Amino acid sequence: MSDFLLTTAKNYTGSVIALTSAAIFGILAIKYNDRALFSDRRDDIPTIKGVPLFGVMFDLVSNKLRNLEWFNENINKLDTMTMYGTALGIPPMIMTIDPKNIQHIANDNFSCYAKGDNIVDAGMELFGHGIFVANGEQWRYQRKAASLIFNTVNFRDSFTEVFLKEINTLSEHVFDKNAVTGEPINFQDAIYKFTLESFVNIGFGKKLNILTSKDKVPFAVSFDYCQDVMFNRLIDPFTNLRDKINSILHPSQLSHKDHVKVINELAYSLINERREQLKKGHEYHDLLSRFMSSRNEDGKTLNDKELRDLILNLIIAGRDTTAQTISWLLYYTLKYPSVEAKLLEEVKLYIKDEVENNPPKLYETIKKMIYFHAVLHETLRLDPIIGNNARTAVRDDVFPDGTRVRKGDLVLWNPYSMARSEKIWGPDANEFKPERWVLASGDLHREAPSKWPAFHLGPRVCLGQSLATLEVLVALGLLLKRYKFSLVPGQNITHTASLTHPIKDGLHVFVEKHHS
Ligand code: HEM
Repeated sequence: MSDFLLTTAKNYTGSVIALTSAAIFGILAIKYNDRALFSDRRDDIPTIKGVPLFGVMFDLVSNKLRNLEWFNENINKLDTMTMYGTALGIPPMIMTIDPKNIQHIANDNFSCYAKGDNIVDAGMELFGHGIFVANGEQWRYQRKAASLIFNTVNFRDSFTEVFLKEINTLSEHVFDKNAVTGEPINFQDAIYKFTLESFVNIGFGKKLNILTSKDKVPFAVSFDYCQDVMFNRLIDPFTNLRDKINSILHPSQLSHKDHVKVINELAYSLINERREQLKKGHEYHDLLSRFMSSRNEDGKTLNDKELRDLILNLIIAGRDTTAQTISWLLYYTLKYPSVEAKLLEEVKLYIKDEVENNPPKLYETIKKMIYFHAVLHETLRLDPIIGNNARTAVRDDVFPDGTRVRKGDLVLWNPYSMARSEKIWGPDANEFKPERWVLASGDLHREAPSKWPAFHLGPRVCLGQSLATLEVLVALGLLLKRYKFSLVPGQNITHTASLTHPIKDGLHVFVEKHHS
């Protein structure tokens, strides 16, 4: 065949392929004109309209840093409590703020809603098969082993003592010094160190001694990095590609793999050290020892990888959540002078000098501080640390509000948006009002957790709720007793997008010592 005929035939074939592809693309774009490819239209649920074939994917990616607001804006725009949306690359999403549905997902029909592959895959390097992402028997044995440590005697005696000791170190090495120099301090950063140091101490019997160091510890830097990668993967399908390109363009920077290595080194060193000490006959009653003597879903003792996964999941649970809560609580206290005045009054009334340095007394006293609990609950209402949460439906189901859920759907609920809903909290939903948590009798109002899921509910309710509450109240109770904090003027306090809910640029405060 001559060259001319060959070229003509090739061009012809090329044109046919191009035209056919364009026609297929066109037909698909017409069929899926408002949603992601191969997803179903749901005329029975208010729907966030997307673009042809991609659905709301670009919307999600471009709103990645304001994903809580994106959810809230859409639920308001559609004037609904449950909505639907599709995005290429993730399962169809059913999004709700209806407490009835949340009760159903988290508790009443618990077995129908699991941690899905999207969460497990996104967090594989960091969470492994740990409690946060595990399902079924793998979750059950970890929950049982971890829950053994959260008993009253531990709380009253050892946990309170650790918090007290570490707050004393923080006072002496950080706040006292800043009170003298008058220099402002990033309170959130200081408190991250406090919660990490305390939790590693409580859980694993180890002191990291980070409260006295000025820099961020490499472990915490790597931890933040990996959490960020996980969060991005959940929303943005280009995360892995960007990570690869980044490691080629900036070979000197630590890659995701390097960060995982830093984290693993700490976890494995804790495990190895403990195995050595146990061989020497030392006895421990902390989390690590409990895990070492517990059995996995196959009835075997845990290997190093299983121990590593459990340890890291608990450090994640214990560090950021509590540090961010303490920081938001201080922020609201300083923002509203009337709240600060009432809180101080309660602190002075209850945390007397003889209580301050006596852990069992401090533990008992803290429990009586109703207004403090109210401020904590209100802080976690408006700034829930897990602002967006999700499960995957393992079979077809129907929500109490009538919404049909299909096997494989991603089911999301958003405590951040719930807090701002007048349908749930009434006309003052957006206001910071600790009083809504205090009954006329003066007791604390216990809200249904489906309306206030700050610590979740049902079989997977937060294991550390009491521990976190104790830690927040001990830390801030003592700090407010000792110091007068004030906000550095001009800072813009807002959150940033993350797996949890940090204050974006930290909380910068001036510190003065109270003169009693
Ligand atoms: C104020 C601080 C805290 C808040 C707001 C908080 C909130 C939550 C929430 C919302 C969940 C449910 C997550 C999900 O749906 O998967 C959860 C789970 C969990 N939390 Fe917390 N948490 C806090 C502190 C702690 C602490 C200090 C610990 C200490 C060990 C802890 C341990 C856990 C564990 C182990 C789970 C997983 C439970 C399971 O899946 O069975 N949390 N937490």
